[in-house]
Amino acid sequence: MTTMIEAEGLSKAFRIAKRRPGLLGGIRSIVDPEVRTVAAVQDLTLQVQQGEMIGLVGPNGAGKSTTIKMLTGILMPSAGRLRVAGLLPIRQRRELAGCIGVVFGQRTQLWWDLPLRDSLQLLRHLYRVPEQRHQQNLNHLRKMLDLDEFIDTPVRQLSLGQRMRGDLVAALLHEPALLYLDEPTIGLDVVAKARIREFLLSLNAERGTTVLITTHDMDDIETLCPRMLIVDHGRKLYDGTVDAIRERFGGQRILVAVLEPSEVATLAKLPRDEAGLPVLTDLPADVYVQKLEGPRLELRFGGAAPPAHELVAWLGARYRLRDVTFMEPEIEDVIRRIYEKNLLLAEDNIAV
Ligand SMILES: Nc1ncnc2c1ncn2[C@@H]1O[C@H](COP(=O)(O)OP(=O)(O)OP(=O)(O)O)[C@@H](O)[C@H]1O
Repeated sequence: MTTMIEAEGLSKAFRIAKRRPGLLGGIRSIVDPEVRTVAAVQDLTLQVQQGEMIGLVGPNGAGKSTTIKMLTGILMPSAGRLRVAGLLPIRQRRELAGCIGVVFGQRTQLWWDLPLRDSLQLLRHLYRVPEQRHQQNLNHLRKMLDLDEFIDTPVRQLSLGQRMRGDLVAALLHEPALLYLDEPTIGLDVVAKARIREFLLSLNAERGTTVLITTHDMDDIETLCPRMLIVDHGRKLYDGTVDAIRERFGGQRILVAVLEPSEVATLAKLPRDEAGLPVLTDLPADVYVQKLEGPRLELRFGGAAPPAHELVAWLGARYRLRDVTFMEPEIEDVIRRIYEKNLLLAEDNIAV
């Protein structure tokens, strides 16, 4: 298997001149600048194999864009070793440009005043893609992303979702092996988001394109990325599967049982607690009644509760059940808890 990204001890520090307050302070800052160092990325070690889809997640200022800029050869690392598609990003930037595609959700690489078709044609010359290959790629991608209805429209008149589809095609015309996406679904409605995600999944399946996505939208991660990297203050806090992090920090899960209608009367006879919820005696450890609405009973349970199948058996022995489902904690909530409570740092668990 080919390694697409190989970083070891990758770091980037910015030196920022601090401006003193007031006019005199301003003049002094010019003559005698006070410099502060910001460690934007610290000691990042990472390996990404060809064909992986990996999400880069972190709060504002965590170092995601700086990481991507180093991976694309725009920024020179302060320390560490880095290879992307087997190349040294700064030294072999031109060759690297042929292997990577980049899409920034908040910016476009298309020409505002030109119809999308002309922008795509210009990019062919920029990347020096042979005419025939360009046509083949364009035909294929425009079908996948349904560009035909707006390919002759000037870019400035496109909706955000249409422009994003155009930008994706622009980034992929030279068939890069690696695609960086920075907030690819930002500002899009649910339908447009779903369309972009579907496209990326097909692209990855068809071409084996490696995709690295930075996003604040956890649905992007859940839909697209089996692997997730969490960074904060420039440091890697977690590198692993989305499922594993949910399992570890997800907190409580919910069992939703729909009882047979005849059981509603039985439940109605039970004593109630101060929140008005039925008091079920002999509830297993770490299991709580969360809600009762008609025949729908929700039980909340934590890590110390019996396994899910035992819980269902316990409930089934007491009530006639029509249906049982489990609700997983939203990954969005899990990540928020991790940031708020510094859970990963508290565990001192800098994952591999
Ligand atoms: N060119 C620069 N000069 C000085 N400091 C910078 C520069 N670029 C980034 N930084 C600082 O480096 C840190 C990491 O910034 P970066 O843009 O990589 O974060 P991010 O995770 O992409 O944030 P966001 O989610 O807001 O885009 C921040 O403290 C930022 O202020």
